[in-house]
Amino acid sequence: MNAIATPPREESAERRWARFKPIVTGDDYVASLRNRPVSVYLFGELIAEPVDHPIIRPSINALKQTYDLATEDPELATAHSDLIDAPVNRFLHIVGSPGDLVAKNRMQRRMGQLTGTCFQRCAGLDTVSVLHSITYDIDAKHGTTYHQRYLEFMRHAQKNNIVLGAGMTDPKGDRSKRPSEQADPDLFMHVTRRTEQGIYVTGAKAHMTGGLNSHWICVMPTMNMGEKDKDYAVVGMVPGDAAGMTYIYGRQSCDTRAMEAGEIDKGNAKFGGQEVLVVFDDVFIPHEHVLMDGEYEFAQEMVARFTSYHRASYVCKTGLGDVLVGAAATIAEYNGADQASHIKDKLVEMTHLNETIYSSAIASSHEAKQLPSGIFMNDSMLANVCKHNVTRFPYEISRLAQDLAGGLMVTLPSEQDFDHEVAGPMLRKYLMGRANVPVEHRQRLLRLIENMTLGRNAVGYLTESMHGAGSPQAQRIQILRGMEVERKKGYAEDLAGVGRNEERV
Ligand SMILES: Cc1cc2nc3c(=O)[nH]c(=O)nc-3n(C[C@H](O)[C@H](O)[C@H](O)COP(=O)(O)OP(=O)(O)OC[C@H]3O[C@@H](n4cnc5c(N)ncnc54)[C@H](O)[C@@H]3O)c2cc1C
Repeated sequence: MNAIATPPREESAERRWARFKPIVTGDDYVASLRNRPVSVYLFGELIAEPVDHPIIRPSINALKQTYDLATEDPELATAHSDLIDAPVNRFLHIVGSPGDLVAKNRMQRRMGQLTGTCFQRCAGLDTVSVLHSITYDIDAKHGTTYHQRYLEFMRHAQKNNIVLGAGMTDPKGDRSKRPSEQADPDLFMHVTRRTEQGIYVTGAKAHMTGGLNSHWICVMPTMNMGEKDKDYAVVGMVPGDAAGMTYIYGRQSCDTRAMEAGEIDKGNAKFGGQEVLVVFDDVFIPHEHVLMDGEYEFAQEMVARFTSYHRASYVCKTGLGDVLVGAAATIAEYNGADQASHIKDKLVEMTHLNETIYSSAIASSHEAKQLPSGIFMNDSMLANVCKHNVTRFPYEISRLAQDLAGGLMVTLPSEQDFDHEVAGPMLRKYLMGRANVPVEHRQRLLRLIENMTLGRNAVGYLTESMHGAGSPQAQRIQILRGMEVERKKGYAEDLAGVGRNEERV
């Protein structure tokens, strides 16, 4: 049981921020996660200190890299904030131009190259972006003060250099029913009561990337809402250690390898992703941190704008793709097959697919348009095309990497067998590839490809690519909405000389 005292349930906004101190380095970030009064369950046990848990730590290392990159390459990973008139980590920057979005995409690709996994800070950044315009637009219609609250929150967030997690996806229960129609009202997050100081929410947020590694979580609606769903149309900022929160850690394929001795079989011993189910039981949000409460007609627009940013953020997978192209080329070299023309051609195909993802993201950022609040937003069509590519191409890139790796990728004996006095010498004799390449190098490359295509980091490279920011059909719906087929029929009719069908238009 965690011995650190939980803050009072109805803690004020001021006291919530007073518990933070500015984070500068990656080490500061890791230190900031220690000794928090959080309830975390993993393998049926309450974890005393998540930071030191071997399954959890690689995910913290990956997020830490967002701080390290800002120190090592400030041009790429920081930006000037007009809000606090100081440089800030780009993962907290309010985008001021299309160039900011392009720079963000470049940083995301670099982060993918450095970690080979999901580094968990993009959804929070995209939340920062969408809230700028949504709070502004709600205020314009309803005379509320959400935008000022948002700006005040962001001043603190930037000064303290916090991690913001995005809690959008509700468990959703019966997919054919609306929030207010569910058998259990808690299957979508909702406001349970309102007091003079703030609101209370109950529900859960599913699949939360880096949820446990975040200092604050933004809870927000996951879909369009009707008038009956008013209490479900809620946006609020909650510190990760607020009273009433429970984290239940998601399993990843081969995650228990992180608890084994040795590091080779882990494939990527240092970095991993993280998803958690976060349960909110009567959690308090002071008014200062409430950014939507009942304005249900903005829920759909909020989700749509969020996805315009977030679906282009899946450009991060091109960094992972770079690692996999490199791993496939290296293993082919170790195997002595690298000069074969089909091997080169497969590497070309992998690169083509990877760069196709990159080009749609970068184009979406270049084509960003300014919204009334002043912030720029990615081109929605191109962002959806980017994410739709991501639901497919990493699978094909993985297939080709497995093709080049050979069967040993899944039949390779354990690191312990390599260390054994009898089995070890046999393995080193029979599992040699090119004579000048140590067998251990071959082992390590094969384990890395296994890790990214079947193991822990396949969660970030494959299934997150499929469902994160919405399953494939969600992009097809947006593409359908934006494809302007009637206008295109007109082009065809003009050129074919059949005249415009005015009735249809
Ligand atoms: C690794 C990973 C990380 C993630 N990180 C985050 C995060 O940080 N924050 C966050 O908020 N979310 C996160 N998500 C959640 C992600 O946005 C959802 O997984 C996605 O929206 C799909 O929802 P679902 O998983 O509930 O699947 P479902 O909604 O159950 O979808 C499964 C299938 O059913 C179809 N379907 C669903 N509903 C209907 C319907 N009404 N009619 C017809 N077909 C339907 C879908 O198209 C899909 O094919 C993450 C997901 C993953 C896998």
